[in-house]
Amino acid sequence: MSQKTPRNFFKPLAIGAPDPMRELPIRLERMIHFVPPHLDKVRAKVPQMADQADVVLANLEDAIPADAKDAARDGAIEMGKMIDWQAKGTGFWSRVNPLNSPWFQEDVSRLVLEAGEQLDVIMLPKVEGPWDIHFADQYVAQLEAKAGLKRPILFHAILETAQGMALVEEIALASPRMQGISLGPADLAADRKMKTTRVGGGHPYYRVVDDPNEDGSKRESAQQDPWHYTIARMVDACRLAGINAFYGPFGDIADSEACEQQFRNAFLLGCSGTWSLHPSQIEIAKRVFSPAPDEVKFARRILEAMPDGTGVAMLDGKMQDDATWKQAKVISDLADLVSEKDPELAKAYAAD
Ligand SMILES: CC(=O)SCCNC(=O)CCNC(=O)[C@H](O)C(C)(C)COP(=O)(O)OP(=O)(O)OC[C@H]1O[C@@H](n2cnc3c(N)ncnc32)[C@H](O)[C@@H]1OP(=O)(O)O
Ligand SMILES: CC(=O)C(=O)O
Ligand SMILES: [Mg+2]
Repeated sequence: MSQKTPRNFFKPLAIGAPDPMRELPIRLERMIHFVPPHLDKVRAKVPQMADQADVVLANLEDAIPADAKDAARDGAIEMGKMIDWQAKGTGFWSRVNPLNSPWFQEDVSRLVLEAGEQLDVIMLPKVEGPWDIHFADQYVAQLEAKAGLKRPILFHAILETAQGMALVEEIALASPRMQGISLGPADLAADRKMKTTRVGGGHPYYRVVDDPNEDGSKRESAQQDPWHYTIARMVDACRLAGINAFYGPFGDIADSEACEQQFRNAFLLGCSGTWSLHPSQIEIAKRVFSPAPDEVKFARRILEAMPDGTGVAMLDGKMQDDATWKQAKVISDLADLVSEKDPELAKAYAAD
């Protein structure tokens, strides 16, 4: 047997560590806003970021120079204490350095021991397989026990190696700490030897071409989405495990239109949220990952047409049944969650 028995799966991994969660907390996580915590100027904006974003993340990994790793770690701990995250209802996460780096151990131990009460989620980069989650799981349980934490810290893995991709289901199922998985399109592209220098999004050379025209006129062609397979597979793995899938970074900060389209594709395929690297991407994510008022109103008409969720009904010429009731419930539940945080959208969802 290579897996734990069902009863053991939910036992704490260290004496004195909190019980693992059986159900994930239901939280609005439309965007995970990345903050470089070593920069005093940006760190000073954290309270403002916490007003705007659903999740604020202190990034310790890539994009933080090697000589600023200690300062970033100090800054992350300071961020944890800057506001009462739980009272505010904003998630506080940190992306630590990879398990094979010289920084992982200190990143995790200091975060858990010094900011463990504030920290909701540790984001683990470059996860290769369930063994990475198991190692971090045991280590964090030891630290939680030492810190006397009452609430377990959750894990979020980044899918950014071919091996991680091949084992994505096992990663998603590795521990009750797993909260979700994000696509890491930059590292994944490099590991797969994809020929791109972009961080996410489409590529003008990745396309299909129409058949030749008899008159020799120019053939139509259309760009394709190089991330479709990866995102769809990640969503399936996450939903199999009852956790959440997220798009990752969109690196062309200036191209808000392409960013919005990439986010929307991920939203439609089942992702709960995305990353925002720059303040301008917070608004884009908010717009995309909150359901549109028209969709919410139609979804609620479906729910009203079939109060017990069974049977068949016609709405505007479209057949509705138990399955579309479930689709409608996904949208309506998300709208309820958004409404708790966003009075303007709540009004738009309630308007006739
Ligand atoms: C592949 C991956 O791993 S992706 C994850 C790793 N990468 C990151 O985390 C990058 C995070 N983002 C950033 O570091 C920055 O946004 C950059 C480097 C991309 C661009 O920064 P800048 O060139 O300073 O952007 P810009 O000049 O438009 O910034 C406008 C303002 O927003 C601030 N700002 C920029 N990014 C952020 C941020 N992530 N959070 C809060 N404030 C920010 C700037 O400090 C600036 O403030 P100011 O007007 O008071 O001077
Ligand atoms: C998200 C990330 O780390 C990457 O794209 O490599
Ligand atoms: Mg990466």
